[in-house]
Amino acid sequence: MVQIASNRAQGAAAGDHGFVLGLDSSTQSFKASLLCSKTLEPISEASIHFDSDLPQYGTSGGVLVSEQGDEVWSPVEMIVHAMDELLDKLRQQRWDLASVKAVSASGQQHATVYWSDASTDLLARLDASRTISSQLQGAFSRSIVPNWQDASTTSQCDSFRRCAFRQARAAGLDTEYTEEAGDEALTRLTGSAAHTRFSGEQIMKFRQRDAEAWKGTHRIGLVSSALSTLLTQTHQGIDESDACGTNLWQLSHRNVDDDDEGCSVAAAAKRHWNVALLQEVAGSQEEAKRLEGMLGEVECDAGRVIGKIGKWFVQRYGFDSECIVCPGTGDNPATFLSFALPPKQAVLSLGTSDTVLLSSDTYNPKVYGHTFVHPALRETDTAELRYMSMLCYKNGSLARQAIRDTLKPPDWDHFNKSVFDARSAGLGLPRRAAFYWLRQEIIPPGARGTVRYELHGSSSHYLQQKQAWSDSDALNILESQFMSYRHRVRQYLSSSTSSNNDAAQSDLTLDAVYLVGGASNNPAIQQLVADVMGCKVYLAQTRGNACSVGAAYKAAWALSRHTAAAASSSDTAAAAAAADKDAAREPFEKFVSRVRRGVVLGSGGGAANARDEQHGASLVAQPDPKWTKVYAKTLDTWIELERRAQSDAARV
Ligand SMILES: Nc1ncnc2c1ncn2[C@@H]1O[C@H](COP(=O)(O)OP(=O)(O)O)[C@@H](O)[C@H]1O
Ligand SMILES: O=C(CO)[C@@H](O)[C@H](O)COP(=O)(O)O
Repeated sequence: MVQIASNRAQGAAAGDHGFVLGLDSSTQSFKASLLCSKTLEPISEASIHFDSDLPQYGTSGGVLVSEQGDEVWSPVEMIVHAMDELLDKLRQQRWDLASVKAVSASGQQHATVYWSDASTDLLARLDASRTISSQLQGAFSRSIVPNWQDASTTSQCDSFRRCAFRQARAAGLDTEYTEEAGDEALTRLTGSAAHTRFSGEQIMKFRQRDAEAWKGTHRIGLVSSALSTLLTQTHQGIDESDACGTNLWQLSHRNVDDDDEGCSVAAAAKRHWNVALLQEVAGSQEEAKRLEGMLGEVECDAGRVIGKIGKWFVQRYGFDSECIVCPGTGDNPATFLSFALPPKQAVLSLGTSDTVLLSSDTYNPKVYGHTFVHPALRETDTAELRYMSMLCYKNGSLARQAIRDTLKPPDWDHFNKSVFDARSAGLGLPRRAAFYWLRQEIIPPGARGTVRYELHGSSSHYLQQKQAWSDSDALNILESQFMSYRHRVRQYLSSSTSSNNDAAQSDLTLDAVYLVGGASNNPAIQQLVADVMGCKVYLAQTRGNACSVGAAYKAAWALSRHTAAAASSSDTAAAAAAADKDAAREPFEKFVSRVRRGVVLGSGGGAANARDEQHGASLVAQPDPKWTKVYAKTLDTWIELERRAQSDAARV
């Protein structure tokens, strides 16, 4: 469990400085983290689990799935209802909401929320004697939020590729259209290839399927901006990092791959909605203009104050009317902000999806990954854009869970024992390899099915197996997942390695991986990550709540900037002179490390310093050289096998 301060300590901290609050609506739950604004120490956390706390919506893993399995969504009302339940829980647990000075939110990425024409009024007039969900029934023009696991927009993805390719052709690209060429053009333009879960494709499907509801749509947000809208009771724009998950936000003007290295800062400096793609989605020039209005102004300063908390929150739950709100962001960007990642370190988020997050100074997008603008950019950062690179896998926790459920008893302890027993018995790599794409995978794109192989020396000598392996599936799934992360991370590291010398090229493993998310506390997973990826593994103190903690850090940063700006524009000359003008412009990482350094020095320094390097992360696994060697030696064979497995899986 995360160490949480006692209620008495809460009171003491609040007396001096107050709190910051981070909210997170991810796939399976809605969470809250309360932190001391001065030290960023976690004080309390709470959550509402969609399946078990709100069973009336009938979700499994937080979602509903169509009969064909390709459409995946959750009811928008469930998310709002979860916020009601969570706030009630905070009140019951006596959280000191009156001392919250700033709030920010995080939400599952790509998932779109459709507000009706009536929403503006309904939001403004919320009655504090009633729940928010009971008053917003008419506020949405679409009753569902398409989930990031949705795979039903393949035709819209095709339109996106073709549109990006036409733009590249107009800019001088001289090749014929192929799906790959379309994806490359879209990746250069927006940081990602066409993905079924991306918001632009989902919005296009909505417009094509439901013309009436489209007409009645006033605003379109993402889950993160929808939470900011609820918090301020006023429509809010999408945060730029989260806008990168729409396939509509143009990051680069370089349509043609005329230069092998990362895009220059100047070329990437001007970012905006891509007009041709908006038109593709909206169906006409006129509707494209309306769509741009529906999406609203993108928030390019992640630490800006977008408003004060709404009256409903003040009157019903006792929030301070001066409490500020800063833009919400995606759950992965928020997780990323709960760390300060140096090169060659990564965050591995093991939530519903598995995601690998890396920091980057250059725009060097890859078709199999995603490049997002750094989630804590300030508006003034135009000369030094930074990015977050991400690999996202759909078959993360739910696929591991499906293997666990085939075991007797179906629990994690048994799963973990099976992993180590199978490895001791030699039932993993290099003898056995398997791929578990239970839902259509993102990496490799479109892979679907389960295939198992017995290997005899190399990938060209293998035997495909028909039966499940009750004695080794638990090991095989972990090896297969983490080999993929190692392989793709190596490609990212290799493109950021300027030197071609052998030492640099052979050193393409990470130095450290920080684990967060529901599965991060699992010792078998921790050890296998260390062995396969060949690096030290740390467990973040915020492991279960990294998204809401990252959101709270952002709120604290906005608060610090806001307080400093207010002091420097004070009417009193003395106060204005004493104000720390730099704090009003302080970059996010500087702010976090200044605050955390203060905490560590104040609490004795020394050993605490090492522990606090990554906000209290603790070393939980080191690579075992015996196994790391096996995995390193098998990597090329495994890569070739993964290629075959995609076509074999399609035939099964
Ligand atoms: N001990 C464990 N070992 C492996 N996986 C676990 C363990 N405990 C929980 N999980 C997984 O964590 C997942 C939920 O993680 P969480 O980060 O809360 O998801 P999200 O943020 O996407 O809603 C579940 O699907 C579950 O399979
Ligand atoms: O689609 C993506 C990222 O592109 C997913 O990572 C979602 O953002 C959901 O995250 P979790 O609920 O698994 O944290």
